Amino acid sequence: MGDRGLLSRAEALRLEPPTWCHACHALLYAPCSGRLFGRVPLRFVLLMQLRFDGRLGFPGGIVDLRDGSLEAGLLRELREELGPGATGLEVGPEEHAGARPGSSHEPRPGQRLVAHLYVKQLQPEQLRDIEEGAARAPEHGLEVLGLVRVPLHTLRDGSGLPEFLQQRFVGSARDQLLDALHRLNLVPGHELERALSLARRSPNSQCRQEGDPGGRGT
Ligand SMILES: O=c1[nH]cnc2c1ncn2[C@@H]1O[C@H](COP(=O)(O)OP(=O)(O)O)[C@@H](O)[C@H]1O
Repeated sequence: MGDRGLLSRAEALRLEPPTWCHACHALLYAPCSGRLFGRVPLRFVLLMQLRFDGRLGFPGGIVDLRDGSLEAGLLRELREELGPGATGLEVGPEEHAGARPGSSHEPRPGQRLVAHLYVKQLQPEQLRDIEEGAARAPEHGLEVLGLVRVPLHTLRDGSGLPEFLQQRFVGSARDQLLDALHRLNLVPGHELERALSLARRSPNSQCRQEGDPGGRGT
């Protein structure tokens, strides 16, 4: 077992059905040269989605290992949720960024979930194609209500990423997001610390309720 209780792909695959159920989700991101208000560098575009249940998560879903590999199952889910822009998308074992066993979410009685996250950097045009095609995806308007870009900046009034972190997230999606921001350095360490601290201090904060380790070192 690695950092922060994350399992490698091989370790996670030892958790077998029917006791364990595997879900695979993908964090897709691309560099971005834009500036908000002409001055705040955006640096990256990173996608999450608003789900049917009103929560935020990453595209993906439960994978039946009897139908093939984790990655084949993930790609099937991505095509359903992201539509034509995801047709040429490839995701391989090298993009596996860790798996979290035993979240409080149990998809079926008696089963425990292991949540895999894949992280994939795209070209800006590929990411734009995915955004443009998402409204034509089979699941659009059903299980998926829309893709959203995660604000990675923190403005002077504390809005941006700190506000975003106070949304409701499904399962371990919020921890997956924070781990990826930290590991890929998509937000510089001191800015991430500040965003987390502002999010925790907010009166609306749910940061301590779901999976936030409080003293997180990011
Ligand atoms: O982005 C995510 N990160 C981690 N876990 C998630 C995410 N989205 C959903 N889950 C969890 O994965 C399981 C499957 O949910 P999802 O709705 O994605 O798949 P499904 O459409 O195949 O049922 C649920 O237990 C849910 O709590």
